[in-house]
Amino acid sequence: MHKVPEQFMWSSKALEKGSSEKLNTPLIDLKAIKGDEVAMANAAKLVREACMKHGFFEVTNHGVDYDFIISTYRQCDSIFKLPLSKKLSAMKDKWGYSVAHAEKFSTNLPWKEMFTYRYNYIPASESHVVDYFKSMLGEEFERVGLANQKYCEAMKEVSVSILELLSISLGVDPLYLQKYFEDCEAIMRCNRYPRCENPSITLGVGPHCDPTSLTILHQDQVSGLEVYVDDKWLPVPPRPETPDALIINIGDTLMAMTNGVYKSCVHRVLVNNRVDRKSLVFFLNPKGDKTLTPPKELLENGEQRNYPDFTWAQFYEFTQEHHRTDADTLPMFVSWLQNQKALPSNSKPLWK
Ligand SMILES: C=C1C[C@]23C[C@H]1CC[C@H]2[C@]1(C)CCC[C@@](C)(C(=O)O)[C@H]1[C@@H]3C(=O)O
Ligand SMILES: O=C(O)CCC(=O)C(=O)O
Ligand SMILES: [Fe+2]
Repeated sequence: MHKVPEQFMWSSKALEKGSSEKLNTPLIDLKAIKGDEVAMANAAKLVREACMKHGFFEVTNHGVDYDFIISTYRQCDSIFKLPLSKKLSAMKDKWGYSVAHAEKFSTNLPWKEMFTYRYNYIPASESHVVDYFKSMLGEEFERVGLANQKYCEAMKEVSVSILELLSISLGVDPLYLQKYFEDCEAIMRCNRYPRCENPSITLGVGPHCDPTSLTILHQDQVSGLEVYVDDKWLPVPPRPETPDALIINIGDTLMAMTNGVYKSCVHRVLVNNRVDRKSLVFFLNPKGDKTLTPPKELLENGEQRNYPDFTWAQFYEFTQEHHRTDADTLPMFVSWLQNQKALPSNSKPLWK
């Protein structure tokens, strides 16, 4: 059995055995509820219960063809199949290709390779994704870039329906969240988790909360995603009967925007010794300079504020420059922010 290098080994706490009981994620048929007030209200109730408990639910019949999703995986495969030297050259300023985040971490390395890029919503749906792929990988990757650009546009479309459902479930104007995220700054990531000879000592992704606002995840038919709820790791298994299902989860930023009413939950990814696992993850964020604050409806009964106002730009910088994203990123960010505010504005930051 080939030895997993030391750097990929995780703590026994992170590797705690998972439960056989699966996470209760309501599956919402977006087509069935469109234009049907009663069905929409019922769906909003299911979403509210799930988001108040663990922040995960799933959607199907969302308008993105399953054939197109599969073809996007195939396009991303052509990146992962490149020689390592070519893949390693396709990284700039921490964007593009990474294997195990070896470019920024030296311990607790995740057992994965990934390709990460930005998708900023520009109404004219510019070719910024295609241009990025060609600049990082070469002209011959135009087709891969086109598929990814189309996939991001599709995810932006799906996010509009999901944000309407979330707004209704929160009791705010149905258009509130989609207006807020109209000029979104998304992060798109194609993940490949190679099969591992010794899967019990490493992780595809360590325990963490997504710092982002809303995650729209498609997982292939290989299990591995688990969510930490009531002190147990509960799997979110693939759904063979609805393989187009997208897993939606609330991130730290949206949890703060709901003043903590909706939960951003710790989750992780296990690897296995049989097959690779792949996922396509679209992380929705607001425009970086927008002040994140709860809607007035969530504060009208004198609720105390559980989080300070902040911007996504501030939080993202914190995850990249000051704290490795894990289960405690948001509380660590809040204290860092308060410390920043306490410092006289002309003083040097503590960490430099
Ligand atoms: C803002 C982000 C930081 C990460 C990418 C996006 C949203 C999810 C974050 C991440 C995937 C959570 C697990 C740890 C992480 C380091 C990773 O494994 O990639 C996180 C990303 C990051 O910091 O690059
Ligand atoms: O690949 C998955 O199933 C989840 C990945 C994840 O949680 C992340 O990248 O934040
Ligand atoms: Fe995540």
